[in-house]
Amino acid sequence: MDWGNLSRDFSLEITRKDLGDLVDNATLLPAGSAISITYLPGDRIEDLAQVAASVRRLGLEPVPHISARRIRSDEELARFLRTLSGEAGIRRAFLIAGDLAEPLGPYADALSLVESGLLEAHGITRIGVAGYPEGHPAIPEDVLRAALADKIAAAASRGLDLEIVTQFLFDADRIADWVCTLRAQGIRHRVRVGVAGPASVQALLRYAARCGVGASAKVMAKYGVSLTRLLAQATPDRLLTRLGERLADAGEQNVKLHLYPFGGLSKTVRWMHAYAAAAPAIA
Ligand SMILES: NC(=O)C1=CN([C@@H]2O[C@H](COP(=O)(O)OP(=O)(O)OC[C@H]3O[C@@H](n4cnc5c(N)ncnc54)[C@H](O)[C@@H]3O)[C@@H](O)[C@H]2O)C=CC1
Ligand SMILES: Nc1nc(=O)c2c([nH]1)NC[C@@H]1CN(c3ccc(C(=O)N[C@@H](CCC(=O)O)C(=O)O)cc3)CN21
Repeated sequence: MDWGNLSRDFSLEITRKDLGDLVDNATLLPAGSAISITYLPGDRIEDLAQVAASVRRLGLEPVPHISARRIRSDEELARFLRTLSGEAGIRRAFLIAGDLAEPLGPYADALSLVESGLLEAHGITRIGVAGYPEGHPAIPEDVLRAALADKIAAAASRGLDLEIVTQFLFDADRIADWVCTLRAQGIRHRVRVGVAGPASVQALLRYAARCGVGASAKVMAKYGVSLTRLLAQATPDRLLTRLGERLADAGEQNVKLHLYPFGGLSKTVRWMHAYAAAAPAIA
C-alpha cells in the first residue's frame, strides 16, 4: 500500500472564515504546506490578499483561487495579481473558470488566464488547474479533455509548472481509473486528489449537491457511510486505503491529497496529522 507517499505533501483548502482555525492549528502542518484559498462569492480581492498574507506569515504557502469568469477586465486581473504579489508574495495560484454561467469580463476559462501573460509577470511560477474524475455536470467530457490539454500546453510554453487538483469525490476506483487514463494519455503531471476531511454525512451530501459530485447510496456505502445516519461522522480512511492500494498496483508515485475541510478546519488538520503520523515512511 502506497500509504506514506500519499500522506506526505498534502494541501488544504480554506475559506476566509477558516483563518482563525488555521492560526490555531498551524503547528500541526509541515512548514511550507500549500494552503489553497477559495474565492467565495462576496469575497473581495483585498480579503483574499489578506488571508494569503496571513497564510504566508504562518510559514505556509498561499495558493489563492483565481476565478476567471468573475474578473471584469484586464486591469482588474492585473490589480488582483499585483495585490496578491505585494501583500503575500504569491508564487502559486489555482485557476478556475468559476460557476457563473456567463463571464463578467474577458476571461471565460482558466486557459485565458494563462494566456494573459500576467501570471508570470507577477511572480507566479506554478499553477493548479481542475480535474474531474467523474466528469462535470455541465461540461462535456471531450470539452474537459481538450481544455486540460490546452492548459497544459499553454503553461509549458510560458514556463509555468502545472499540477492538477481534482474535484472532491467519494469513489476511490473512479479516481484511480482516471489517473491511469491521464497517464495513458501521456499526462504525467502531479495530481492532487480532492478528498473531504472528517464531516457529518449531512454536510458531505450538502457540499456534494452544491458542487455536482456523485453521492449515491452505493458510492457512500463504499466510502463507509449510510445515508440513513445523517449526523454520523465520516472520515476518508476507507477511500484512502483503497486509493493507496490501487495507486501502488499502478506504480503511481505522483499523486498527493488535497483536503476539503467540510466539517471544519480543526477537525481536518487534526485528523490528517494523526493519519500522516501513523503512515509508514515508505516510497
Ligand atoms: N474543481 C473545483 O474545485 C471547482 C470547480 N468549479 C467549477 O468547474 C467548472 C469548470 O472550471 P474549469 O475546470 O476551470 O474549466 P475551464 O476553465 O478549463 O473550462 C473548460 C471549458 O468549460 C467551459 N466552462 C467553464 N465553466 C463553465 C460554466 N460555469 N458553465 C459552462 N461552461 C463552462 C469553458 O468555457 C471551457 O470551454 C466551472 O463551472 C467551475 O466553476 C468551481 C470551483 C471549484
Ligand atoms: N463546481 C464547484 N463549485 C465550487 O464552488 C466548488 C467546487 N466545485 N468544488 C469544491 C470547492 C470548495 N468550495 C467551497 C465552498 C464553500 C465553502 C464554505 O465553507 N461555505 C460556507 C458554508 C456553507 C455550508 O455549510 O453549507 C461558508 O461558510 O462560507 C467551502 C468550500 C467551493 N468549491
